[in-house]
Amino acid sequence: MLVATLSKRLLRVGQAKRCGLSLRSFSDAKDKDLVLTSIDGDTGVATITMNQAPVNSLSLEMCQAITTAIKEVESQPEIQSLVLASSLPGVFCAGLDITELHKPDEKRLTDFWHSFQQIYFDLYGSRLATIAAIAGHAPAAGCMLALSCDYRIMVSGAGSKKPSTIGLNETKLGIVAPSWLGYQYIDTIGQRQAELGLSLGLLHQPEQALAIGLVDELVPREEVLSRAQAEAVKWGKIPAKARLASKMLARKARLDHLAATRKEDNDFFRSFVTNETAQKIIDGYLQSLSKKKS
Ligand SMILES: CCCCCCCCCC/C=C/CC(=O)SCCNC(=O)CCNC(=O)[C@H](O)C(C)(C)COP(=O)(O)OP(=O)(O)OC[C@H]1O[C@@H](n2cnc3c(N)ncnc32)[C@H](O)[C@@H]1OP(=O)(O)O
Repeated sequence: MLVATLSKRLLRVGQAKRCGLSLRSFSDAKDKDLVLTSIDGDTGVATITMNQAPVNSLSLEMCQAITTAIKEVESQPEIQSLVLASSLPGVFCAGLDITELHKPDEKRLTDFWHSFQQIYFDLYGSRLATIAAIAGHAPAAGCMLALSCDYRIMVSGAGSKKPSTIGLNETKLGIVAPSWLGYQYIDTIGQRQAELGLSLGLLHQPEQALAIGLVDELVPREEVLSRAQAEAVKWGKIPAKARLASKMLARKARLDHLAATRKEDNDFFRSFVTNETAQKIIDGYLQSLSKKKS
């Protein structure tokens, strides 16, 4: 049902094949699926919708599901553009699943960080034009998903009592964003704004995010997805090789650097998270999240 609301003419597998599109999992997805993938048969735009209630937090399985979905879409040579969206009202993605960091099993923690790095490779380095449809909160690694796209459309905060926010808030929690995420921030909003944002752990309301260039457009909530899909059509019409080469001008060195230091980055993350002080911070943060509710 959910998928049917995503776009006017979504294809099932058989229909897609007749149109030369052979994506396997879209539209047949059950609501339990962590991500839903669909293709608009009229425009050829793919939409990957994160669907992990309550907040689309990035668990190991969620990271893997996102990567699988991106790879499935990329394997269709006819598809040039992709929208990344959320099925949850009010939340794009709450960032890393903090429970993955709490009293972790070392093997799973290693796999978890590897899968998070993999999203960076797959989304930031995608051959597709990627548009983020940010109709809700996007803190920390949620912001990273948006930063990894080529264009960001966010829900406007105008008239909202509790506007959505976006940014890298790690320092506020007493933890530190990985350097490759920090550089994505610097590359997008510039050194000064990134220094302020990272140091103070700022979460920006939409109008502020637009002012500093963290997002590219604000639209009313009900228009976020359709506007993102329309933007994806525009990007999909740019000659693909030239578009990808231009994207890589800005991103290749960053991607190559993480590829070369991937294991070190994972080792560092693991020793950081398993440290006693970090575990106290993570424990306290988890408690504060559930207290907020009660
Ligand atoms: C000193 C050294 C330290 C070293 C540590 C090293 C670590 C390195 C890693 C660095 C990288 C970090 C990147 C990250 O992404 S960290 C995660 C940051 N994310 C957040 O801070 C977001 C937290 N969530 C929220 O602010 C809100 O949930 C929301 C997104 C604004 C939505 O608010 P809403 O009111 O709709 O929802 P609730 O807050 O009521 O949440 C509903 C339930 O979901 C649970 N929840 C929320 N966020 C997370 C999460 N990120 N991980 C796991 N679970 C989450 C929340 O507890 C509620 O659960 P409950 O229903 O069971 O109570």
